[in-house]
Amino acid sequence: MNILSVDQIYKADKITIKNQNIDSVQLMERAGEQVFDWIEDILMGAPIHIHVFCGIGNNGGDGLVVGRLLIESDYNVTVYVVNFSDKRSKDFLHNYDRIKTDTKVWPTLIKSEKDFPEIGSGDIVLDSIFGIGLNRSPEGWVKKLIEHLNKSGALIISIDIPSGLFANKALEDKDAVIKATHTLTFQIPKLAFFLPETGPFASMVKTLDIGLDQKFIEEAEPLAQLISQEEAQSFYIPRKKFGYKGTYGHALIVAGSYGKIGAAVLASTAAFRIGAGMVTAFVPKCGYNILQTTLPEAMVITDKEEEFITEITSDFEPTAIGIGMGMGKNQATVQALKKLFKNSKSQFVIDADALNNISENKDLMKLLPKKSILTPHPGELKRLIGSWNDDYEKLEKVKKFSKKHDVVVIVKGAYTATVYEDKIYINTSGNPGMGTAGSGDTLSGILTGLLCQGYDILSASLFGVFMHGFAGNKAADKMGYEALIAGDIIENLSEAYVELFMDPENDNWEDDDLFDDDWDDDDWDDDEWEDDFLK
Ligand SMILES: NC(=O)C1=CN([C@@H]2O[C@H](COP(=O)(O)OP(=O)(O)OC[C@H]3O[C@@H](n4cnc5c(N)ncnc54)[C@H](O)[C@@H]3O)[C@@H](O)[C@H]2O)[C@@H](O)CC1
Ligand SMILES: Nc1ncnc2c1ncn2[C@@H]1O[C@H](COP(=O)(O)OP(=O)(O)O)[C@@H](O)[C@H]1O
Ligand SMILES: [K+]
Repeated sequence: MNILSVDQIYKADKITIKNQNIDSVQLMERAGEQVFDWIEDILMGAPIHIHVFCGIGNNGGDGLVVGRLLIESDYNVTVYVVNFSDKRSKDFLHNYDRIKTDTKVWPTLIKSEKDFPEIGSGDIVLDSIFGIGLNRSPEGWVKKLIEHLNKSGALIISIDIPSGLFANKALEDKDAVIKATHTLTFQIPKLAFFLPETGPFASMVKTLDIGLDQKFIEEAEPLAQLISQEEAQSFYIPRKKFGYKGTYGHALIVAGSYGKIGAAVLASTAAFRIGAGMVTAFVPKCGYNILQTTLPEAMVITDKEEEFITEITSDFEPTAIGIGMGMGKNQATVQALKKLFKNSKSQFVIDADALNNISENKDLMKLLPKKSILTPHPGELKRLIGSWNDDYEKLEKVKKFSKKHDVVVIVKGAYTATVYEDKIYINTSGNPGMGTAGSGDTLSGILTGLLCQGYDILSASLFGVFMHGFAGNKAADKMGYEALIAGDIIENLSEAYVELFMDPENDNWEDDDLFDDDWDDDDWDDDEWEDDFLK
C-alpha cells in the first residue's frame, strides 16, 4: 500500500472528482458517511455524549457531515465550530448551511477560551479541527482547546489525522496535537502515523475507503510503501520438490563472546527455522559445548581464542554470513572483521557489534561489503550515521548512507523502516512484546537464512522483517506481550509460514491490540463500553 504526500492526496482528490464525475461536496459526503458508519457500528445507538469539533476547512466540513448524520440518527450530539479564521472553505460552508437547514440544530461557535465546553471523561470527542491542510502548529486559544480535549479523558476519534499533526513533516509543538484514541483516515495512510515521534498521536489507525482513484494511488511515486501480509506473500519463494539441503544454502553465523553465546544460538536457530539448508555457527571456544548441545542441527567452528573472536575462517564459502550479534568490540575482533570483509565473497547481514565496530573504525567502514543488509536499532543507527533532529531527517540520512555504500538499511523498531537507495518500506507486523533481548539476533538469523535460500537483498529484508513480526504476533496471541521472549519468535516462525497465505485480514496493521474482537461483539452494551474503553 502506498503512502502518499499531502500534495499527492490533494491530487488524488481532484482526479477522483474528475474521473468519477462527482463534485467535491459529494466526496465529502462519502467521507463523512464512512466515518458515521464506523461510529454507528460501534455505538449502535448508545446514548453517549458525542462532541464534534469542526475547524473551518474541509476537515471541518467532514465533521459537519458526520455531525448531521449523527443528529439525524438521534445520537446525543453537540457540534462546535472552532472559529479560528473567517476564511471558511466552500464545502465547509455548504455543509454548515446544510446542518442548520436539515437538522435545525445550529453549531456552537468557539471563538476563545471562555467558549470551551466541559467534556466528561465518558464522552466521545470527534476531532475534525485540522486535517492535512495544517500549515503551522496551532497556537493561542486553539492550542489551548487541543490541550483541553487531551486532558478531558474522553475517547478521541480523529478524522483523517489528529489535529495539529503534519501528515509528512516533523512535529513543531507536541503540546498542540490531539492525542487520538482512534484515527479514521481517508484511504491513504499518512507517513506521520508510522514514525516514532509522531505515530503515538495517531494510535489505532483505520483507513476508510472513500473511493479515491485507485489507478492514481497505485501509480504515484510513494513517500513510502507499507508492507503487510499481502505484500509479504508476493516475496515468498516456494520450496522445490526436488530441493535438498544444498539448494537452500549454507549460512555462517559469526556471533557471540563470553557471556553472549546466546546471541549465536538465537541467530543460528532462526536461520534454520526460516529455512536455510545448513547453518554453521562461528563462535569463540567457550561457545562450543553450548551450541552443540542447544542446537544439534548446527555445525560449529570455534575461534582459537576462548572468549572472543579473533580470526574468522571456514572451509566452505558460505552463501550468506550473519555477523556481529553479541560479538563485542575487542581490537582483535575488529581486525578479524577487516580481513573477512576484504576476502569474503558471501552476502552479509551486519548487526549489533559489527555495526558498532564499523561506526568506530573508518577503515572498516571503507571495507563495508556492497549489497549487504545492515540491521541497526536506533542507538546503533545514531553511531553509524550521526544524530538527527527528527524522524524525517533521519530517513533522509539513511537514504544517503544506503546510496553511498550500496547497502540495505533496516531501521528497527515499531514499524521497522527498510531503506534501499531512495525507497522506504514500512513493516506493519510486530508488537511491543518484541522489545525483548535477543529479538534483534533472531531477525539477523532470519535474514541470513533467507539470503541462503536465494532471496535477493531487498526481498529478504522486506520478507524477513515481516515474518519476524508476524511470528512475534503469533507468539503474542498465545502468551501476551510481557511474557514473550526472543525464542518464542523463533518457535512461531512455523506458524507464521503456515498462516502466511491465510486470510490477510487477520493480521492487518489496522487491527491493533485486543480491540477488534470487542468491536465486533454482537451483544454490545453500555456497561461493556464503559469497562473496556473509557477507563
Ligand atoms: N483528499 C481527500 O481525500 C479528502 C479530503 N477531505 C478532507 O479535507 C481535509 C483537508 O482540507 P483543507 O485542505 O481544507 O484543510 P484543513 O481542513 O486541514 O484546514 C486547513 C485550514 O486551516 C488553516 N490553517 C492551517 N493551519 C492552521 C493553524 N495552525 N492555525 C490556524 N489555521 C490554520 C488553513 O489555512 C486552512 O484554511 C482532509 O484532511 C480531509 O479531512 C474530505 O473532505 C474528502 C476527501
Ligand atoms: N514495539 C515494537 N513493535 C514491533 N516490533 C518491535 C517493537 N519493539 C521491538 N521490536 C522489534 O524487535 C527487534 C529488537 O531488536 P534489537 O533492539 O536489536 O534487540 P536485541 O539487540 O536485544 O536483539 C527489532 O526487530 C524490532 O523491530
Ligand atoms: K482532524
